[in-house]
Amino acid sequence: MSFIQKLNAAWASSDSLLMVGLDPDLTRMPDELKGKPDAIFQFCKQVIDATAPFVCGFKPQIAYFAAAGAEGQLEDLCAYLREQYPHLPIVLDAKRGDIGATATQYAQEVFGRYGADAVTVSPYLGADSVEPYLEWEDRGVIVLCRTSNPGGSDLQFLMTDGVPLYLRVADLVANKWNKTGQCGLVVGATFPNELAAVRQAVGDSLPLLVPGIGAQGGDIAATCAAGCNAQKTGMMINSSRAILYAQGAGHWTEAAASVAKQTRDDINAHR
Ligand SMILES: O=c1ccn([C@@H]2O[C@H](COP(=O)(O)O)[C@@H](O)[C@H]2O)c(=O)[nH]1
Repeated sequence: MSFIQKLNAAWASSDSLLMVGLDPDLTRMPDELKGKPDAIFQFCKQVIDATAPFVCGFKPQIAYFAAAGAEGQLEDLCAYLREQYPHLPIVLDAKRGDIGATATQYAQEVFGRYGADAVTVSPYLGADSVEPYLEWEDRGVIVLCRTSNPGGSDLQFLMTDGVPLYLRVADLVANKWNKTGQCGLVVGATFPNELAAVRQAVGDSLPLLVPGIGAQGGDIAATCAAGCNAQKTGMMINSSRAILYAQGAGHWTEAAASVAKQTRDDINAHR
């Protein structure tokens, strides 16, 4: 099953546009896991098991695993997801961008080594830097367009012949790079006007990965109004820290599940 087929099926079966981000910060581990050699795997596995009923997929952020020397635990986690939750896509947030020869190795890493369904990449090096990922024809390639951080405006809002750069990227991806039909775009929930402009520019079929609700303060109602397609889907709305490190009575996994369910319900109330 291709990434897009899997994502469409997950949107329907889970009745959710929520994607839970797996950003395991060693300084924020629950006491019961502190000091354990596989703490990162155990933490993420318990988050996955607690929140899976409420999500359309999971987005591991590779930096948190690499910084801790925990690539092996990321391999184990992706294998666990593929085995236990084969209906939920794995979007590996790696934001890769390099010349073609090196990109070939990165593509092997994300799709071959980790077995991800999709990867995030930077458009900055242009078409030949993205081509090696597209050779994996059934996998998703999600290109940074209008990122959620304030500094993204430094380049992404630059005008190019009267068109802001982020809309050039949206047009390039939708109309030139998307040869496999498996491409998507990253657009932050913190920029709802630009999210609406991207949705209008690319039409209904391109999926948008939308980080920025939760810890970054993006508004769920505005995000749904701006980014949903005509089918009331079209987005993977990511939340990481607000779910991973949720506070509440009971076990920490119950707090994570409760915030994930509430976030899923908030999204559904507005789409
Ligand atoms: O524009 C972008 C692209 C990626 N991210 C990533 O999403 C999560 C957000 O985490 P929160 O804790 O929900 O803020 C994180 O992995 C980022 O690297 C993004 O925030 N913005």
